[in-house]
Amino acid sequence: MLHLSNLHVQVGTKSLLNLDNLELKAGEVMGVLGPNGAGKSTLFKAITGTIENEGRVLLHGKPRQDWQHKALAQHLGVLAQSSELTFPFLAQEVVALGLTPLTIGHKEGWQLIYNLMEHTDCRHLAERSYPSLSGGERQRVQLARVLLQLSQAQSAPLLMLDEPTSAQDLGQQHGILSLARDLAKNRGYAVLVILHDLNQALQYCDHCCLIDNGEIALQGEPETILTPETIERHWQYLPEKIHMSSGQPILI
Ligand SMILES: Nc1ncnc2c1ncn2[C@@H]1O[C@H](COP(=O)(O)OP(=O)(O)OP(=O)(O)O)[C@@H](O)[C@H]1O
Repeated sequence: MLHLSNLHVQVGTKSLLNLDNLELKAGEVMGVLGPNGAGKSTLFKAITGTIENEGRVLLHGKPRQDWQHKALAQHLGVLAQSSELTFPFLAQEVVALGLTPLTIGHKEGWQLIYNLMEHTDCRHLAERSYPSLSGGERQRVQLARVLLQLSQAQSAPLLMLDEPTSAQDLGQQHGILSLARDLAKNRGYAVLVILHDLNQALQYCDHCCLIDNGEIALQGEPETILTPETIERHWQYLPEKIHMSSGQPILI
């Protein structure tokens, strides 16, 4: 669904990203991991074209720049780490911004908005002023907006989540990652998610891509690549790895 090849980002003389090959299939959740400053957000910007880059970004086999804007908006959605708004829009109006590329009727559209707000646990905030919401509440409203944007895709959409759990409490963190996994498994979404919590990567990702110093250091199944030795090499911290009775690995 997403295929990246020879992706390079350079600012001045500094190389920020140098990536040979990366593929993400529909129905999969891929975790993008790596220490601070590794190049994870730069990778997201290169995929969306918000930073100048060389290389190929193919969505469903077609170069990103060849997609029509409306079709691209329906197939590529990004949840940023945080989104500020100075206008006092209601939360439901912020979600409705995701309707812009949609062609469905007024009543049906609002029903969809409220359904998605239920899914991201912010339906109760619908009539609150967006600037008055907490960081975690805003993030869930924005997630509903992105999901609305992708809801009319003709083929599997790409959902990109930049640290979606950073502002969330424990229950909400698992709610959001469960939702992302459900969208992949049951709706065929391709999900690319930047995570700092390696236990979340172990629990929710099918594959992981470990970026360090702008390059892919390792990629594969999370259990295979997230060994204590690897973690010490890239994060300078040696965790202990244990397995719960369910078999789920945990890093301490
Ligand atoms: N416009 C720019 N000019 C110069 N350096 C930049 C620019 N944008 C990013 N960088 C640098 O590129 C590197 C990668 O940044 P990036 O934001 O992609 O890291 P990250 O892996 O997302 O980090 P974090 O986990 O801290 O969010 C960092 O060293 C950053 O300082």
